[in-house]
Amino acid sequence: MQTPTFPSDFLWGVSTSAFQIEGAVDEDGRGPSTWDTFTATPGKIAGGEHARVAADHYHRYREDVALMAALGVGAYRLSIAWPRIQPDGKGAANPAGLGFYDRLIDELADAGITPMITLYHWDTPQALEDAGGWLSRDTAERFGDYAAIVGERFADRVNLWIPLNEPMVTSIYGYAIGQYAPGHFMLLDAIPTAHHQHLAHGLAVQALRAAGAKTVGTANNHGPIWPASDSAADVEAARQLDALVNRLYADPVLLGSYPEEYAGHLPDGYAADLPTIAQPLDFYGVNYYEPQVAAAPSEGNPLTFDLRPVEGYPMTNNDSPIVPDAFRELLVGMRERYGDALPPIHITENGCSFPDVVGDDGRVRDPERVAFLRDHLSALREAMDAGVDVRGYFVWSLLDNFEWSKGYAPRFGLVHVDFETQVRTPKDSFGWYRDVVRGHRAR
Ligand SMILES: O=C(O)[C@H](O)[C@@H](O)[C@H](O)[C@H](O)CO
Repeated sequence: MQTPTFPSDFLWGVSTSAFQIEGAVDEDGRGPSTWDTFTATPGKIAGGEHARVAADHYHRYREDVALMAALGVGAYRLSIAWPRIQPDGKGAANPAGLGFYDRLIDELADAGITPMITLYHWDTPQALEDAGGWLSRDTAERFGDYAAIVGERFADRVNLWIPLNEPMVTSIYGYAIGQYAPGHFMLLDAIPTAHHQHLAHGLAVQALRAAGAKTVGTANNHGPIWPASDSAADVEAARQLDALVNRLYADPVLLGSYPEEYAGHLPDGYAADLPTIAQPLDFYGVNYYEPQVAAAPSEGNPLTFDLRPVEGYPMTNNDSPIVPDAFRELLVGMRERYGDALPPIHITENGCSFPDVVGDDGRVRDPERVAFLRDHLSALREAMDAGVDVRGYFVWSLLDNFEWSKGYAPRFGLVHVDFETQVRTPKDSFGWYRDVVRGHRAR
């Protein structure tokens, strides 16, 4: 299958996050985060693994920037670790923490790579979590302060900004079902954490704009929700799940309203915050991995839907079904639902994991990843041909890294990392993506 073509000004990139690659968790004044606490809790992470070293990016960032230069990407989406900047989540900035990102941003500038900065990719300062975390409105206020500090320091050198990565995952996996930090099992009582993250988003957009930030967006995880059958009960269950994982995160930011299905779980007085939340954005970031299937809730299930496996598709080793056409379906569906309220889109994450190994000849053969990327780019092209305004695509991820509660087994990188020796080995997909990127940028 031919690789589709994209406009010459299309933005090609790769994505990572601080906690998943940096390591150096106790260096230069960094404070503990909820994920440091969570990984240190027995039984939370596969194999008892942790991210104290991860891909040691904190010390090897020059090498990693050189890899991105070799890839030819125009942009790099990274996250800044809040606990490096404000070890307790409040008060004066930690100069050594800002210093690291100074060096990294300069290194990227020298390589002609545009940084896209995510201010928060789940590593909440533990001191704020001890005070309630995202259940507390105060955390949103603190986040606004943090955004102002980082904006004032870097907005002159950084054009692309994202306040929060996937608030849905923090709310559902972190507070509702306890699979991620901070590990609370609150089910629908976790919904106020969604509102406080939306408020944090709005306050951060205001702080970034005040600091001179030019281009501000989001990065939300989205996927189509399919009913298990066309029965009315299954269709209703799919609608309920769509409201919980998609619309509860897009509607407030894009429409300034909440889906009525879950409005009853929002904190009192939430409506007064909607004007702050629904700040105009320059782009909407979509992280896409897979569709989901919902069925009518079984006996005793307190929720309004059962989750069902997505059958009939190849799977990654992270238990994700590979469904490129669902990517097109998602994007076309978002354009239909949000119309002119939807700014241009950046695909801020898309990728897959496989048990990649370095062969005796030093090569890492990953034909499944090449096929995955090619087929998802084709689906993306189809969505654009159908009128969806997409301006860029970022592969998750540049490097193999710490995949949260799954540890290091799911390898998402275009670059293989030996976590014993920290040796980086570009995979075949690295070469494939380089040729796609260079092929477009040469035009
Ligand atoms: O989308 C996410 O869940 C996160 O943004 C990433 O941190 C993950 O590592 C990636 O998606 C692979 O699961």
